[in-house]
Amino acid sequence: MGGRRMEKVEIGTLLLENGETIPHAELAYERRGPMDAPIILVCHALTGSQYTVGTSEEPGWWDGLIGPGKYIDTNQYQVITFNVLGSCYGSTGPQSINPETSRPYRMDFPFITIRDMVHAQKRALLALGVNRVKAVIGGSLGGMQVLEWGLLYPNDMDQLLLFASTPYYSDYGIAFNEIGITAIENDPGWKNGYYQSSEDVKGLEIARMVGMVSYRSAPLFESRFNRKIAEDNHNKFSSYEVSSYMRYQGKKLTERFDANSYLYLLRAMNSHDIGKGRGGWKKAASQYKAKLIAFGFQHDLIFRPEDIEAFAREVPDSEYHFVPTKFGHDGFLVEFENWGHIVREALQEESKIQVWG
Ligand SMILES: CC(=O)SCCNC(=O)CCNC(=O)[C@H](O)C(C)(C)COP(=O)(O)OP(=O)(O)OC[C@H]1O[C@@H](n2cnc3c(N)ncnc32)[C@H](O)[C@@H]1OP(=O)(O)O
Ligand SMILES: N[C@@H](CCO)C(=O)O
Repeated sequence: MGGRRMEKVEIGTLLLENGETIPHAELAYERRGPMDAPIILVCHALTGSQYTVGTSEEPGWWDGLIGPGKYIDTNQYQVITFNVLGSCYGSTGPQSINPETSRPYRMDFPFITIRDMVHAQKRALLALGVNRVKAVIGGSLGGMQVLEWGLLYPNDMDQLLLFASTPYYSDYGIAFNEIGITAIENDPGWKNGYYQSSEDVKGLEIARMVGMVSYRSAPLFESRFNRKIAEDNHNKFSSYEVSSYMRYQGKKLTERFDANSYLYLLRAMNSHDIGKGRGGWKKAASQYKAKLIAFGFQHDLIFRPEDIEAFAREVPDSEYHFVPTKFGHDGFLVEFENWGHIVREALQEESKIQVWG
């Protein structure tokens, strides 16, 4: 994504949920579409970025859904995406300079939560002169932010569009994250966070591999690889196409993502629970004022569709849509032709009727 101009907004000193502060915090962002159009705030997932919409030179990570003439039409809506606090695409995170030491924070960066991310985005929106948006939308970690947006700032939006995300992160999801965290922290190449380059952190490759297993499904892998033997054999024990694919995906992430940010974001995901301090998730669910349009994806192991549906039923004004797919959790990043129209229509109309699909 290197060719794009990076915009940043300063948000001053940020007070975190745990009482610590981040001085001189800033969020990188991208703003696309007409300045006077209704605003859609997009919250990105774990390894995503502010580069949601494509340009003539580079794709965006949600290109299939958002752009000129797309399901979310950037001729009709203005789309704003912030890189989340703690990430590595320009927002304040472990790679940023700690003003106290004049060196990068690395693992001295404070623990951050989904609520901290949302408070930071609220401050950033105000700094950009935006008081209210039409909709907040996101999947996975982005969906966690959507859910907190609707509770922390309930009057700031008409709609919440939630993809592949639940009111609290599942134990099964935390378990996958723990494998990733352990792989990184036990890698001598990680050097307690003082590595030269994430490409030296083999633990990040392993973390991504296990992540990929949890983001996809057995039916997808079987239909795609079917026990095919790989031509570029790594060693006598790793000869399958799926093995080669996993290694490729692991390596590819280390070329674009910071290992310390990955640790902080996994831990932020683990902390997600809308019920914390609000009397449990069901009570919290009853407090939403905006309309919720929720999507669950078939075969999603870590954000189960049935849990998303059960949550949506507790939200006063809500819709739930089940999307059949072999992709599992990553279904919100693909096959837009199957569900993009629901998004387009949801943005066009508001109703108080619960719809279940
Ligand atoms: C939610 C977010 O915010 S994500 C944002 C940041 N992430 C991104 O921008 C990437 C988002 N993209 C993705 O997550 C995926 O590409 C998806 C979900 C959109 C599509 O998934 P898929 O169609 O399964 O493609 P996926 O990326 O998993 O695999 C294709 C890649 O694997 C490679 N590959 C496929 N089979 C093999 C194999 N047997 N051995 C080695 N490599 C292989 C392909 O060459 C391709 O490489 P490339 O990415 O360099 O072009
Ligand atoms: N494909 C997603 C998985 C987590 O939702 C990402 O890389 O962010």
